[in-house]
Amino acid sequence: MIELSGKPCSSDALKAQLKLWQSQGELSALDRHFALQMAELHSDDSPLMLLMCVLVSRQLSRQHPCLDLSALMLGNPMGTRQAQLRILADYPALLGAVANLDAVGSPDENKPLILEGKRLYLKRYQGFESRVAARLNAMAGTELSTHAHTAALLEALFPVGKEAIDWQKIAVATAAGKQLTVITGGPGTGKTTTVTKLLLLLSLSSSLNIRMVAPTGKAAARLSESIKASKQRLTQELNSPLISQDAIASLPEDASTLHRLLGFQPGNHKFRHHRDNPLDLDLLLVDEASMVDLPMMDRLLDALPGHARLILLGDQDQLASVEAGAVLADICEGARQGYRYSAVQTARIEGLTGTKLAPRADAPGLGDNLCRLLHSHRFAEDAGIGQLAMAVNEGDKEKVAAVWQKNYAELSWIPGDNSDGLAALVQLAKSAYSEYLQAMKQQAEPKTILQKYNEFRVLCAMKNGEYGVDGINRAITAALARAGLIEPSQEFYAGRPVMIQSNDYSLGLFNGDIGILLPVEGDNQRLMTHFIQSDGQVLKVLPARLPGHETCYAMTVHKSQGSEFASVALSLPPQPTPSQQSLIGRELIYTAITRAKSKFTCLGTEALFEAATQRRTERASGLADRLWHED
Ligand SMILES: Nc1ncnc2c1ncn2[C@@H]1O[C@H](COP(=O)(O)OP(=O)(O)OP(=O)(O)O)[C@@H](O)[C@H]1O
Repeated sequence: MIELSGKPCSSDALKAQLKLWQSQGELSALDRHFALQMAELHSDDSPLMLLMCVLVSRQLSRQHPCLDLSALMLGNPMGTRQAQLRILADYPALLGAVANLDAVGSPDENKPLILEGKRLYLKRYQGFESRVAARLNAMAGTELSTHAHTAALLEALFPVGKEAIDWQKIAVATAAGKQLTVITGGPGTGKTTTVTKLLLLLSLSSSLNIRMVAPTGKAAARLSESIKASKQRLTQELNSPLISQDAIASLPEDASTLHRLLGFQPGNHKFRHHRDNPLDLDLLLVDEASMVDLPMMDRLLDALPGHARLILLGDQDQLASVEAGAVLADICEGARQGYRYSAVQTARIEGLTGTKLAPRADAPGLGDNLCRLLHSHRFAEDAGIGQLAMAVNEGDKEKVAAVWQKNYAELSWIPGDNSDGLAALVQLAKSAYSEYLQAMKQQAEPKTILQKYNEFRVLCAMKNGEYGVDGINRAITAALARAGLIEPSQEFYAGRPVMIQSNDYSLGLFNGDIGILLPVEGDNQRLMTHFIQSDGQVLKVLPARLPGHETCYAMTVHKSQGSEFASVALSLPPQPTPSQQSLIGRELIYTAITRAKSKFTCLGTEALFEAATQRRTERASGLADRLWHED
């Protein structure tokens, strides 16, 4: 059934070819060894067995929880530059042959590989996906009773708005009676404002143990800040006898990381909370839900007590999680074209808000639980960053080009066709970072220095190479040294920003936390690394005690999720390799643009920018089907 270079493929020939592909960088050592081990374990080293194992493992390293056999290129299933390998069968025959492999079983069998419909999974991942789907479906269908005065409270929470349809109000009305609510929207669309009002409405009807989390420490700190700001605004804006100032004040504002909530035990990589020791809470709010991967969502749902409400907040258009799955995007998949409320739900919304919506679904899937906020209150409708983000998100290249042509002051383009572009980016970074370094020289407060540093960031599409994090960090370090702003002759020097790369629970430092090495007051020779924590306090850590870390003048777009900067400069490589190019898609560009509050600069080529906006990252996953099409 498998042919290699025009001849029937033997096991030995395929093993030799896998080795060759590994040496050529077409295949990782992990994928090859996984296949060889599985073959040995099942005493089956047939070419089909080896190939399926290699492909499923490679899918996982590319963040796809499964392999969709119907989408496999039979003429070049490995997708190598030269199509040496071919599957000589049509899709139904392939499906039958895969189902017959000893290592492959159906979901209720105890086999390492599971074939479910057209999808081949590692058993673990099929388990994650089916459990997540089952729990979300069950929660989605669970109605909860609402406060007798919900309509009046909604009226008080949303004094007549300017918008024809107030989607924030509809979101709160929708969520009021549901165990599961998903609120998505781009930056500044009012997700936090909406959820604060929702929490207020719910806590007015019963006393709830509310917990708030985000996937990273940085995102948790931002959530905390946003909720605080939102509470403050409500205190000033709301003026109704139905809502007391005390009720607003008593809303929680502390947020933690998901790992911390679940009680991650670093020693044994287990979590303290699970089905047999569930979390003690009545309502869980998860912000930046697009960053939550499939295994984590499974753990979270497993630890959630049966009665608890779950609210997921996020931006479905952002980059998906660093690990397998695209849970939020899959949850939102069925409502990409707009809301999908059933007749029951539109009637309920009308009863609570007076807004009449046309029902759009007979079998709504998760439609009745989804709320999408579209109007950005942060970016003026006609401002450049918002326009560019929207055009990129729509994948509309004419619109993207038109936005650039309008020459908005907020948007700058540095042509990346020659080395002048890179030099211009480094120059921009040098002048932006000189602000915090000057403040350090003037012995400003550490908090002020950190705030100034956080005004600007270079974001890179990738980690390696001249245009990646490593190269740009080196170039900026050299430029700042030449300008006399830093003295990087030693590893630890005053002014060096660092990003933490692993969690250290004893120090309270988490993967992605960013700090700066600063001289200790009164002793210029001693350095401490300063971090701003979620409560606004500054944490000081001896440089020698830092867990794994790297310099952070530039960081990847992936790592920037959950953060915002006044000004962002994005670096795209001028000549990406095909595999690099496949990683630079619409979500990456959109995420980078939406990290910027008032200025976005892009170093790149128009061809790459355009190609990237055309490419939507699809993750092979059965979750959307399970949530939207299955019973
Ligand atoms: N309905 C509204 N009318 C006017 N301003 C609003 C409205 N909703 C939110 N805002 C303002 O828009 C800004 C962003 O709101 P909010 O923080 O709730 O959005 P968000 O979607 O959570 O943003 P982020 O993407 O930063 O998390 C805030 O300054 C808020 O006051």
